[in-house]
Amino acid sequence: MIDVELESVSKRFAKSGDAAAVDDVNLTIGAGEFFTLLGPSGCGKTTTLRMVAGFYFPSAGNIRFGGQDVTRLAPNKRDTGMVFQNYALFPHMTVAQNVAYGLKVRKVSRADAARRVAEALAEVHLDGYGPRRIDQLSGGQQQRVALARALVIRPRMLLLDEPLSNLDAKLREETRTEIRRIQRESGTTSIYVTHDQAEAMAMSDRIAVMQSGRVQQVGTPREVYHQPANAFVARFIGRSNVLSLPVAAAEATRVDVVLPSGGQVSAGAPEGHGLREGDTALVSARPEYVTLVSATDADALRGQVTAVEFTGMTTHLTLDVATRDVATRDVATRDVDTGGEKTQMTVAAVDTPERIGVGDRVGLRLPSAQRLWVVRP
Ligand SMILES: Nc1ncnc2c1ncn2[C@@H]1O[C@H](COP(=O)(O)OP(=O)(O)OP(=O)(O)O)[C@@H](O)[C@H]1O
Repeated sequence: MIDVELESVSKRFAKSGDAAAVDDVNLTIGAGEFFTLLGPSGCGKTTTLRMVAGFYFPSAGNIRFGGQDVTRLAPNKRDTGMVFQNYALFPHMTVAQNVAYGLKVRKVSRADAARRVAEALAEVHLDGYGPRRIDQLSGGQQQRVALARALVIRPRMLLLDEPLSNLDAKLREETRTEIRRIQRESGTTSIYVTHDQAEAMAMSDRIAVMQSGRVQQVGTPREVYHQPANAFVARFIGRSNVLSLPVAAAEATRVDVVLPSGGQVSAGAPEGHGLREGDTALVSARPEYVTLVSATDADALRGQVTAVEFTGMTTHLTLDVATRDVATRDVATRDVDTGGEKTQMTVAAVDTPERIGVGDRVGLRLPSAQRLWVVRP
């Protein structure tokens, strides 16, 4: 069931000239879904969320909740709970008073309010914290109070704007797990704004990746990771190797590309890709799906290691790789830096041989069509 609908929504600010902060955004969000707006700073995600909340009205387009038009409805008539980056708690009130605030405004009876506040605090694992002052809590606890305050009014929708940005790395991971648990338990439709792709991947049912006010792709974490729509999404979500290679043959959902060695590999492709033999395709391969092979392997790309980073779990190799090399010399003696075109690639491997170091020449085997994907420019 569709809960939230944005139809051709745009927002232009008077001061910012011609550029739209949000440009023709179409989204549908299901009931109970945890939906994330993800993108770099300035891409328009906060503006989009604020239009859903009612703090800004769109310059064009419509917003519907459960089929009902709310495009120009005041924020307090929309029944949404908000959680912000800076908590926005009242520092002079206790935890319980903060959580109870929305109930007081709604004229819920004192006894009912006390019960619901206790329930909400239990839900965010802060039982017994009611009498404490806000400044006696850690950042993570304060953010959980903010979440309890948003949830206690039983909103039809939860809107969260970078709620974890002020927390340190470890607390951020713990709190994101907590937020998702609480959201699952309450079943509240949620829209979450972040610029952190790992957070988006870990938490979301679906993600809308935004750039320059436009939605670049909407999909599950697995879809945006393994089937990025374009080079921006491929590079913004995790690391990716985006290579430019000639097309040997093209079918509806598969494109065969030619390696500099003359060998071919098949890449998965979205329907309607429009590529034909002789075109140049952009293919994306995640670093952990590229494998190291012998430098003399005829079906491999040839690269030279420029950096080695051991991260504990994996070793990241950065390499200069020949991606266009028309030389006809023997593969084994062909040198990466003797002409042709070079592309920087990264490989992440769990068990890279320790002897591999900067300057070494290696072969790189691209993944099969399951994990090699054609992207739009
Ligand atoms: N009130 C405003 N007046 C004028 N321009 C604005 C206003 N709010 C946002 N903008 C502009 O709109 C664009 C989108 O901003 P927005 O805050 O939505 O981006 P964002 O993706 O949330 O970025 P961040 O992660 O930095 O908050 C930016 O270019 C920004 O400068």
